[in-house]
Amino acid sequence: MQDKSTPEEYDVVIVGRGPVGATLANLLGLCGVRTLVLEREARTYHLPRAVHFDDECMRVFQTIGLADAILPHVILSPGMLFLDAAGRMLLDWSRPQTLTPMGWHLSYRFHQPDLEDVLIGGLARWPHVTLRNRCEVFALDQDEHGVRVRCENLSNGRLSEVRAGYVIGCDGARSLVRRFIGSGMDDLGFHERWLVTDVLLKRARDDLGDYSLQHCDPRRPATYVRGTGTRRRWEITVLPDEDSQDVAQPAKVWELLSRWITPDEAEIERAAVYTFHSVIAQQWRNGRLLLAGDSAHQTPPFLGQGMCAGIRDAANLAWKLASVIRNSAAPDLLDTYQSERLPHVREFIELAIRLGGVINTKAIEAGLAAGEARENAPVKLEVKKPLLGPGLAFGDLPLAGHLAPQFTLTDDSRSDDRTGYSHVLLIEAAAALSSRLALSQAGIKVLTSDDANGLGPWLREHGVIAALVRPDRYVRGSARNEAELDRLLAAIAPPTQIPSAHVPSAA
Ligand SMILES: O=C(O)CCc1cccc(O)c1
Repeated sequence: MQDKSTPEEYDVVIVGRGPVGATLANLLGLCGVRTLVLEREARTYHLPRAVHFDDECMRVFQTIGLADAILPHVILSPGMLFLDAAGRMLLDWSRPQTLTPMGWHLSYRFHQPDLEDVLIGGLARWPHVTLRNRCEVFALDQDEHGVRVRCENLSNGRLSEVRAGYVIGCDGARSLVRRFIGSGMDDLGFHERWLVTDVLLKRARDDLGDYSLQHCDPRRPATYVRGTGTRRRWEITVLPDEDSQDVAQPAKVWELLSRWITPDEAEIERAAVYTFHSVIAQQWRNGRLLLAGDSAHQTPPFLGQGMCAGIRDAANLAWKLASVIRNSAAPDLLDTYQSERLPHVREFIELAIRLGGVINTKAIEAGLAAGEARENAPVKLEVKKPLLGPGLAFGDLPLAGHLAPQFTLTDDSRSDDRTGYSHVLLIEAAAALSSRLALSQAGIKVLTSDDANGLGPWLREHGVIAALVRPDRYVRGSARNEAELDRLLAAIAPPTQIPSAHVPSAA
């Protein structure tokens, strides 16, 4: 039965309330954007999927005021070791246990349902954000004014519709929104079946260690990841002649795990065969429809970056959407979302594929081929964060497209907590800034080298007197002198303005 009342209106409808959809909804909540999240499931999916996120994601969770609520649910990851079939270490991807320039640790492990519960709980802080579960979107029709979103209530079969300024598909690999956008997928060539099994330990097994392990055994490559609490994960290659269903049967799972653990020591929480894909949607936006997360890109898991990429999408997109919805930017600002994010995520996916190759072959040979290894010594792996693709960053200026650090302020608070999800100009205290009032009217905050420990040395290290940082913490442009500073500030006029946002504490 169709509900005939006038459709409710929202600025943004998000399809899917997984970690990416829920983070985006929190960011839009922070910006004061009227948001509806539609989710087909009744509640948080209880089984783990993503298990790892990085310092940049934690910084986004800080931005939405939820980092403190998330911290009790995570453990720090010391990193990942690559072992050959005889157990010798080939590649060492240890992570520093100190804070990174983001102000957080480089690597966290977590249980996805715990994270989702915090993110979804956080939505209750925003009166203008609504979550509707058991609601399946089946049609999206856009015109010049907005999108007609039609959905079915899966509890009672009732049909309804709402109007949205924009619809964001955070609806996963089989995205309906992507179908309405009409996007094809670029195939990066990696498609492998792996058995993913999570077990719950019945008693402590400290000998398994805290490092993730890549068993680079060409006969059957496998990954071990220590989860939070008693949860441990193994991912094991499925051989070409094996049937996916047979491999996931408990007897076969225990046979495959027998090198490491037995049924006396643990129970299987879940075992399923997944095909790890490497694909990127060709078109992330069609008018008022956009994609974020797995709907836009899928990666093999070896870097632990799948969900991180989606969280970065949300952070890149939310402030742009808010600016367009508030009419302080033209809709073509939204085109910079794909142009900036796609090359970034592509670089991570390509590295994950190369690592997959290492796991599948022999790491030392790959390391030697890359000229990085000495005979009989493990290769040290360090993963550099890619740059933003072309878009808003002034590409010819130092730092443009890089993440800005988070500084500790002289009152011991953190710079992101002071500046919020806003543009901020980081500037030498001695530099002349004639237009402070104009900046503040434009929603751009100012932090000087007198306010923030380490800011002056950071600017000087890069040969600049100022850097303009966007709400997603990427540097938009910098200035080496006062003439360049005037040019930088003039170039962003009229500035991309979002309302100053106050972060309430977690619900
Ligand atoms: O970096 C880590 O500790 C784990 C990253 C990870 C997660 C899941 C699968 C995988 O191959 C790597």
